Amino acid sequence: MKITRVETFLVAPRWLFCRVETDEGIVGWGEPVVEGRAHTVRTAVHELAELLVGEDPLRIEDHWQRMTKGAFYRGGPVLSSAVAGLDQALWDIAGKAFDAPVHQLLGGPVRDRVRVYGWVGGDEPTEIAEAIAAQVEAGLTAVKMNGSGRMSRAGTVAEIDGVLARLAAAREVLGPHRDVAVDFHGRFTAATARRVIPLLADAHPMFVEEPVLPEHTHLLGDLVRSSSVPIACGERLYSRHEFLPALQAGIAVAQPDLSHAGGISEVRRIGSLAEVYDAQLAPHCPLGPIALAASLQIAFATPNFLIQEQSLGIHYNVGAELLDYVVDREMFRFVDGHLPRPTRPGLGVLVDEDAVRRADELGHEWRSPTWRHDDGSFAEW
Ligand SMILES: O=C(O)[C@H](O)[C@@H](O)[C@@H](O)[C@H](O)CO
Repeated sequence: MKITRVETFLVAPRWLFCRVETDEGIVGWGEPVVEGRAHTVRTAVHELAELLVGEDPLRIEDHWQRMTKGAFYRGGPVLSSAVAGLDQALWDIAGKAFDAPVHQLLGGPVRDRVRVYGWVGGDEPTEIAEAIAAQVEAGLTAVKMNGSGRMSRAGTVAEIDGVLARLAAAREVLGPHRDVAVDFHGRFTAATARRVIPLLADAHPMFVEEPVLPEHTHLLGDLVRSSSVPIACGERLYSRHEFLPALQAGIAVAQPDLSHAGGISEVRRIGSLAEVYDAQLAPHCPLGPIALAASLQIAFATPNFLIQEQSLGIHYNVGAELLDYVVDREMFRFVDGHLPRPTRPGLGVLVDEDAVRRADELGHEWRSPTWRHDDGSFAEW
């Protein structure tokens, strides 16, 4: 079998899909994207496609090696995400060629269903009780929310009280049998994180995510030691090498994104590395259906898996939703807060190709917002 063509599709709300075609009629789909840099990643995918066209798609690891290392310079979000989407597509092709779901090729299922969480509250969370109640109504047993909106790096008493009140309100709606995770997007300093995170312990968050920025991984150890709250990070780490210091620092939850961290091939390895540090894997996925399908394949094959993020109803999905691009929506229907095991070959997702091609004609120009502090300086979003 030979790869004959690689196409990309820029689709709303902010995603990029790729389609890898072979001379035997088998087609693989992937989702190579960095949110806000989709056009840049698209260019990278087409540059990498030069390495793939004419080659046997089943030599996945060899392609991964060439794509990540072949141009001498390596790593970073753009290249790692371009590789990630192509890697997903190659695994999709392999599964279809061997008539097996990808998790079967990875050693077979280690669980029967996968627990998922949904987002509540958006960028500037205020009233979250109603949104949580709606997610519970939709059958979810766990939610994630931003701990705060825009806030000062040092955190005023009012801002910190706001975080505590929001989490307490969430816990009240969820009760003791459901979970809440709190995301901080590295909005405050490590010193503020050391003050704030121990205060969250009483509400028992499932984990606190990105309490500091990814460039401050070296400060995570102090943070881990400063409280009993499980610390999570990883959506902005792109390889097992970048996860190593975070794991050594003692994070409880590793969150590689299947569309950023080198795809199925690398996230599989990050999961194994996390196991060495007794950390659990919670793949990041505020993205589309192909990224979620790839995440599920990992979730079903990974013993130290914790929970899966998914984007249905997320505040970013304006103008299009995950289900708009799939033929079989049942694959993503929650039952008691879980998703069932996909049994179709490959990634298991049936992409609605006509819908994807139509969406690409419109494209999108999604960009991250720019926030500023009161004095006009740049603020982390
Ligand atoms: O955990 C999450 O889903 C993320 O923090 C998510 O909100 C961001 O990564 C966003 O996708 C950036 O554009």
